[in-house]
Amino acid sequence: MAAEVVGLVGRGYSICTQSKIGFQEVPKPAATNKFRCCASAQAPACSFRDTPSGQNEDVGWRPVLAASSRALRIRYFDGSQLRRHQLIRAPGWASGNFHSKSHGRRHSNVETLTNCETQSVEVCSLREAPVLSCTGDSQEKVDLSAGNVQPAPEVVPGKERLKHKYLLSVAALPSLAAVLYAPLATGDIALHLELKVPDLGVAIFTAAAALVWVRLFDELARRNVFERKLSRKLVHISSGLLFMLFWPVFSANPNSRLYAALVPAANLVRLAAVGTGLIKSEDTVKAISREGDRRELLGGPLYYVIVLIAATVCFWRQSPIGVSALALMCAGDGIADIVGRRFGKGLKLPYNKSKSWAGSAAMFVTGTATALLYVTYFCNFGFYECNMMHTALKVAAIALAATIVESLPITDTFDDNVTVPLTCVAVGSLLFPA
Ligand SMILES: Nc1ccn([C@@H]2O[C@H](COP(=O)(O)OP(=O)(O)OP(=O)(O)O)[C@@H](O)[C@H]2O)c(=O)n1
Ligand SMILES: C/C(=C\CO)CCC[C@H](C)CCC[C@H](C)CCCC(C)C
Repeated sequence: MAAEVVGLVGRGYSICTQSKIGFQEVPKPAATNKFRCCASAQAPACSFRDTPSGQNEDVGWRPVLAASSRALRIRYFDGSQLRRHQLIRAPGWASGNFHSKSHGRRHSNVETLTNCETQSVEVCSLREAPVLSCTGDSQEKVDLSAGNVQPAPEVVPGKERLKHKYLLSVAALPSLAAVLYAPLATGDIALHLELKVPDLGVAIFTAAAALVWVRLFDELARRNVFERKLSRKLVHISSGLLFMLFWPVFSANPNSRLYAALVPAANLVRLAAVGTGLIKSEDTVKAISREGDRRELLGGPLYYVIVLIAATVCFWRQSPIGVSALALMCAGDGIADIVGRRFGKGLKLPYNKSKSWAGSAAMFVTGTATALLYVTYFCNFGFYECNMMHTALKVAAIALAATIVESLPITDTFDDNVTVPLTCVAVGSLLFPA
């Protein structure tokens, strides 16, 4: 099992594991960004790259040699681009040029701190303290046992804040859906019959709402409100679900679906433009990528909007199949990730150690509930008839199939944003024949 060496840094901190080094970003750094380097005696795999001050030459990754190495890598920026990585190690800490794009401050130049006897280092923002420093006074000894993870006490309040935000945002989404759903689901407000707004107008309005939504997450990402992975998942969960809420506003004209599809189509173009580098948008990349690489937008997010387009054009609001597929892809798959990461550390699936029972159970329950909510929503508008008991069973069967497929160890080859909706369509077509 990989022993974790965890260092918590202010802006841009790192997690080293025995086998790889990954990054996570601190969502909202404290005014003074402290971190403590925690080490594992078994962390020889953490490596570092020498990046001498002022030079860009890549001298390659080198292993940290000593078994007692305390390794911590800082990710830092030069301008808006991630340029170099720097490892901090002890004894003889090396510190890096640490630049926070979001705060527009460039931190001090590379320093090498020697003869530092403690295993802690503080990173302060430029305003508070211009250099990385090694402090000897307030530090506790770090236990070097393998796999030991010791978050710095200073970081705990920040973590707590994050936890609250995390829970609040997860709770906010169903609440928002419930508030919108309650009046609309009565069926009295048949917007598509009453409003008589041209479909193009509705599409433009929805596209504007989508833009506001996407920009909101860009802004939140810019301010580091959410951790990158959480931000991505919140966009993933909310976008498709909110989009479907707008469907009843379109007219009864069979072509209205094409106007509706213009909304994800516009987002497809934007994603492609940002993903290929045609348009530069660091904040969009930050809001919806896993690792901060713009090319990631050409994977999962692009498939996601393609599925939105396909479900809109092929199924629209006339069938529970497309609705279920989107509910499972957005809510089900999204919640599986959030719950799985949070509560799924212990009980992994026997056939896929990177997924958990907690994640899959959450996907099944949330996916079924969300799909049913939306099916009822469209039923109440009179888009199709449904016997709720039968429909509930069929939707649960679709959700079960999608959950099983999502849990399979095929994620490296096939994206969940493709496999989950395809499974829903396959099973749904059997259960809800035209
Ligand atoms: N049934 C599931 C699904 C997901 N997870 C957790 O969620 C993480 C992400 O899963 P997944 O969405 O499959 O990963 P990616 O494909 O990397 O992420 P994305 O969907 O954002 O592309 C997993 O590592 C696991 O911790 C889980 O525990 N159980
Ligand atoms: C991060 C995503 C998937 C990774 O699994 C989702 C990317 C979503 C797109 C950036 C934005 C899609 C917007 C929708 C087409 C419309 C939303 C409409 C609404 C009114 C908010």
